[in-house]
Amino acid sequence: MGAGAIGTGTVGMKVDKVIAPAQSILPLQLRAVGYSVGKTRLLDGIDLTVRAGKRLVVMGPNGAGKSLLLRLCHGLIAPTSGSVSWQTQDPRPAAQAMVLQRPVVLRRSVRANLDYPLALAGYARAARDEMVQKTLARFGLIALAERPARLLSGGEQQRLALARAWALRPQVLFLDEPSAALDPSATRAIEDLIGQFSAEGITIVMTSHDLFQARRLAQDIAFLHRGRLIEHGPAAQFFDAPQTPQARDFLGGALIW
Ligand SMILES: Nc1ncnc2c1ncn2[C@@H]1O[C@H](COP(=O)(O)OP(=O)(O)OP(=O)(O)O)[C@@H](O)[C@H]1O
Repeated sequence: MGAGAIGTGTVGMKVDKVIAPAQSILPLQLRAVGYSVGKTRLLDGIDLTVRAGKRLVVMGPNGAGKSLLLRLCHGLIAPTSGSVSWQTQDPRPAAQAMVLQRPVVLRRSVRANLDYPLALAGYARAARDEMVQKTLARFGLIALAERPARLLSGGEQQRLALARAWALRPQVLFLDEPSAALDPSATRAIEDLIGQFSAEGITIVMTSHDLFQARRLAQDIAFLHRGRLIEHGPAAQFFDAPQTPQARDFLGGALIW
């Protein structure tokens, strides 16, 4: 299983889950976050607050650091300077999940792909069976339930990855280019799901290099350039009146990296 494909904060718990009223893990605060590999500074001086209930789209040219930023937020990598903190003591709370650009599915049936992380999270068999069935129905996957997940189309695999993340009841979903390799109808289906998650109160933090998609989905924009966060604010403001020359060039199609 790809570590980033699902929320893994509860991996290893063997107890049956008792569902307590969820305490909000948001806002997520990044303070002066930097990330270096060797002497190369890939992210630098990032101050960002992710507030509950918003759809935040992280934009920027290729190599700007969008995926790294999401990985840092989710806890897949640790900052080499600065801090990433949630509203809980837990540095990597379970109520957040990430779906990677190329979804990682297990070499098992669709049903088993949904069941496995719930088992890891400590849910008992009966509860899991019910949750899996509800999730299959919710995501239009009933007809595919017994099919090996690796045989699904790209769009179906992405839908399964989203279903698997959703089944874990996250408060926050990190989505890295969720429709990068999909055709227009599969992209539409994924965007519809993102809109529904948002309407259910799930905070969305996603990357996209697609300006049209960002216009459709974003409430807030974080714009990265060469590892620095140079704009962050309401989407309408970003698109109508970008503050930096880099964002203006990017929106005009002139800034490639
Ligand atoms: N482990 C690593 N070691 C060295 N360089 C890395 C590492 N991970 C990422 N990078 C570099 O950091 C930069 C930012 O990478 P990242 O994947 O976050 O970019 P991105 O904004 O998501 O780009 P794209 O739009 O092309 O997907 C890139 O130049 C990448 O090559």
